[in-house]
Amino acid sequence: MTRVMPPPLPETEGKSLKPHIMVFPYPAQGHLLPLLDLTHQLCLHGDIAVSIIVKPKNLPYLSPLLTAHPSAVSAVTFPSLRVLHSLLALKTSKTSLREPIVNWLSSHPNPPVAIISDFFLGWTKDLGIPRFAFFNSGAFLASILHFFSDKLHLFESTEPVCLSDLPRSPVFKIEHLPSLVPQSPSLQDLESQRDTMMNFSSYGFVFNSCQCLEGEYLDYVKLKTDHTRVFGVGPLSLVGLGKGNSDSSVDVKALMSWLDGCLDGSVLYICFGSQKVLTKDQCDALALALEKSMTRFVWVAKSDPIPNGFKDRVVGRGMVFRGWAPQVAVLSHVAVGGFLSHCGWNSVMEAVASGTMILAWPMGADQFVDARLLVEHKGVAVIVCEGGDTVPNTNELGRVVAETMGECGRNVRGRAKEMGQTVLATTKAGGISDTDLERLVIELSCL
Ligand SMILES: O=c1ccn([C@@H]2O[C@H](COP(=O)(O)OP(=O)(O)O[C@H]3O[C@H](CO)[C@@H](O)[C@H](O)[C@H]3O)[C@@H](O)[C@H]2O)c(=O)[nH]1
Repeated sequence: MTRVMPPPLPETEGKSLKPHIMVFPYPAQGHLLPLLDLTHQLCLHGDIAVSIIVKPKNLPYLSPLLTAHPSAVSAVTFPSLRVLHSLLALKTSKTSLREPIVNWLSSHPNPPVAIISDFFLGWTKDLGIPRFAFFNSGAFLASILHFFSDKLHLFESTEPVCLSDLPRSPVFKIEHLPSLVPQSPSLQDLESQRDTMMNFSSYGFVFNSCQCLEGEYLDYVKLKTDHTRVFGVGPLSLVGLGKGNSDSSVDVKALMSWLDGCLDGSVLYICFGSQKVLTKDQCDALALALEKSMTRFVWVAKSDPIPNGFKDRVVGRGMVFRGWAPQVAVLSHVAVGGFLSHCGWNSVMEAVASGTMILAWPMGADQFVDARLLVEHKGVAVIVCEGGDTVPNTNELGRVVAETMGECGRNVRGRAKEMGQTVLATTKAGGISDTDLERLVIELSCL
C-alpha cells in the first residue's frame, strides 16, 4: 500500500476525533466526479475526515477537493489499483484489494466508521464497516436492477418485459433494458447479479438524484430495502467543483462569446457524454439533419469524424467544438434552448438543473431508462432517435429538431424550465436534497 497523503491526524488529546469516512469511487470520470462532488458537500455540511481511495492516474481530479478541504480530505492508493482498468477487472477486484483495505482500516489511528462506494463496487459491503452504495445514476435504474435481481428467467422470452412491481409498471423492450441487468446465466452476468444483491443489502444508499425528479422510485428503494437510509442529494453538479466556466482556453472563450451573440433559447447544444464517438455514417446523417433544420447549434465532437466542408456550410449558424466543453456552463447559458443528448445520467441531472429541454437519443447502458423518465414521466424531453448504432433519417431528424426548437417545443421547454426551478430549490437550505444531505451527515456522525 502506498499512502499518497498522510492520514488525517487525530485531534489534540482530550478532544473527540472527527468521524472518519472512507470514499471509494469507481475510477471512470462519469462515476468519479459526482462522488467527489458528494464528498465536497459532506465536508461543507459536517466536521468529518475523509479518505478517498483513488488510482494514481486519477489524483489530478482530486486537486480542487484537496484545495477546498486541505485538513479534512486525503487520498489513499493501493498498488493493486494500478492494474485495474476495466469494469470487470474492478468488479472482481475484491481478491486483490480486500485484504490491503481491511489492513489499512484496522491499522488507522482513527478508523473509518463507514464507507461510501460506487454501486459498481458491491463487494465493498463486506469490509466490516457500514457501507453506503453511491448511485451516480437514477433511482429508476436502481429500482429496475432490484426488480431483476431474482428474475434471470425473464430473458428466456424476447417479448417486451413488464416491470409490474414498479411504480407506473413500465414496459421495456429487452434491448432497452440497462446493460447492467443480467441477461443470461453467464459468469459475468451472475457476478453482476451478485453485485446488485450486495448493493441492496448495503447499510444505506445515496443517489445523485432528487425527490422532484424521482420521488416515486426513491420511495420504491426505501420500500424494498425496508429502511429510510436512502438519500437523494442531487443534483450534485450544482456544487461546481471546477466544472463551471473556469477553463479559459481560447476555444472555450470563443465558444462562450459565440453563445453571447446568440438569441436567448436559440441554440441546440449537442454532446453525447464522455465516451461515445459517433461513426462516420452517424456523423454524416447528424450533420445533414442539422443543415436541414436551420437551427443554431454547438456540436461537441470529440474525435467524431465531422464531414468535410460541414463547418463552412454552417458558418455563423453552427459551431463544432473539439475537446472538452464546459457543459455545465454551456447548459446554463441563456442562449441554449435545447440539448441533444444520449441521456447519460450526469447530463440528465445537469440539463434538469439548468432547466434545459432534452432532445433524447438514448444509445445504451441506462440511457433508455433515463429517457423514459424524462419523456414519459416528466415531459421535459422528446425522443429524436434511438440506439447506439442507429443512423438517423436526416429528413426526420432535421424536422424534429427544427420543430422542437421552434413553436412545437414550447410546452416541453416550459416544463423543463419549471422543473429547473423546482430542482434548484431542492438544493437550497431547507430544500429536500439539502435536507437529505443533512440527514446523511447526521447518520454518518452517529455511527
Ligand atoms: O465535452 C464534455 C463532455 C462531457 N462532459 C461532462 O461529462 C459528463 C458525462 O456524463 P454522462 O452524461 O453521464 O455520460 P457518460 O460519460 O456517457 O456516462 C456513463 O456513465 C453514466 C453514469 O453512470 C451513465 O448514465 C451513462 O449511460 C454512461 O455512458 C457530464 O458531467 C458532462 O458535463 C463535459 O463536461 N464536457
